[in-house]
Amino acid sequence: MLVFPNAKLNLGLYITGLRPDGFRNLESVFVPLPWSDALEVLPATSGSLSLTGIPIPGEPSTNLCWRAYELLRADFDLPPVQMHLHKVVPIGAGLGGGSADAAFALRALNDLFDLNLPPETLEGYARRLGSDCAFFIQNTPVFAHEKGDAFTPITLNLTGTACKVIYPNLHISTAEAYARVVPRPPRHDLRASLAQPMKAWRDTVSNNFEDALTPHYPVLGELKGALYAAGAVYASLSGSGSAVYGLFPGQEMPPSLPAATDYLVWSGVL
Ligand SMILES: C[C@](O)(CO)[C@H](O)COP(=O)(O)OP(=O)(O)OC[C@H]1O[C@@H](n2ccc(N)nc2=O)[C@H](O)[C@@H]1O
Ligand SMILES: Nc1ncnc2c1ncn2[C@@H]1O[C@H](COP(=O)(O)OP(=O)(O)OP(=O)(O)O)[C@@H](O)[C@H]1O
Repeated sequence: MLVFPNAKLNLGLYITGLRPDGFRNLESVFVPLPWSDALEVLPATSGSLSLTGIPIPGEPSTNLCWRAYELLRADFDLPPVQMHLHKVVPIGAGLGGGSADAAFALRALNDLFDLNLPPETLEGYARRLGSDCAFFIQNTPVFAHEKGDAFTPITLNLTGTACKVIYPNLHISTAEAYARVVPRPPRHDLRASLAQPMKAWRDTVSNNFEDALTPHYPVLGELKGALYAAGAVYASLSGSGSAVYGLFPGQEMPPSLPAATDYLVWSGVL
């Protein structure tokens, strides 16, 4: 079975409080971004995970795809599997790439071995692998809250919107990024702000990580400025960075932008 774990973008991200478990409560809107890895899962006589594409730090046994398999194998009688992951989505980018791999592995195993687990049960397994993972089980735009793993449906449709995402070859660890932000209540109600025309978002929709990280990584501010200068109606850091995106509604494709050769760029429509 071949699946294509896609990335996500965060539209607004407010870190609202510290939780008793040491994690933070947040409010954000997650939307799928069609920048994808490729993951193959096959029944086999012995278990293995092979990797190509962007190198992933850590042993294959710690890879989130493999951890997803081990999580299900602890509860179900699964045969060995052969997995192959071709990594395309940059790591430490705030695009949820590793989380998507984990969630798509759960979904693929559920389908391949007829486990018939409903989405709510798969979300429960996904939450155990990371805060971002559960989103990718249903993979539709949602308002996310609590640890970023509790969802409320949202009527936001960005389908067909031209978008450019730039990863400035800078790995920002999620834990490091969280440590730099002081939680506080959001200045604006996120869902009410996103219900306004997109041209208003620049003043009302923000990502708390952006303010905390830009002084340490000025390239983030430079990229956002370049996207606005190129005509973006809204531009922001995604998640905990370092990827920065711009939205260009009404255009067939985003404009081309000069970028350093070691940057990774995705251009397309949502
Ligand atoms: C920044 C976001 O991408 C926004 O969507 C996510 O919150 C990150 O989710 P993730 O990469 O799945 O993060 P996890 O693997 O669950 O946690 C990594 C680390 O980030 C911090 N963390 C994460 C999520 C959260 N709600 N509060 C936190 O404080 C914790 O220090 C944790 O040890
Ligand atoms: N399949 C995978 N893809 C990416 N990273 C993985 C994977 N499996 C395990 N990891 C580990 O997770 C770490 C990346 O997590 P990190 O949260 O920084 O980035 P991310 O997956 O790109 O998502 P985000 O930055 O949006 O949270 C890597 O350092 C790596 O050790």
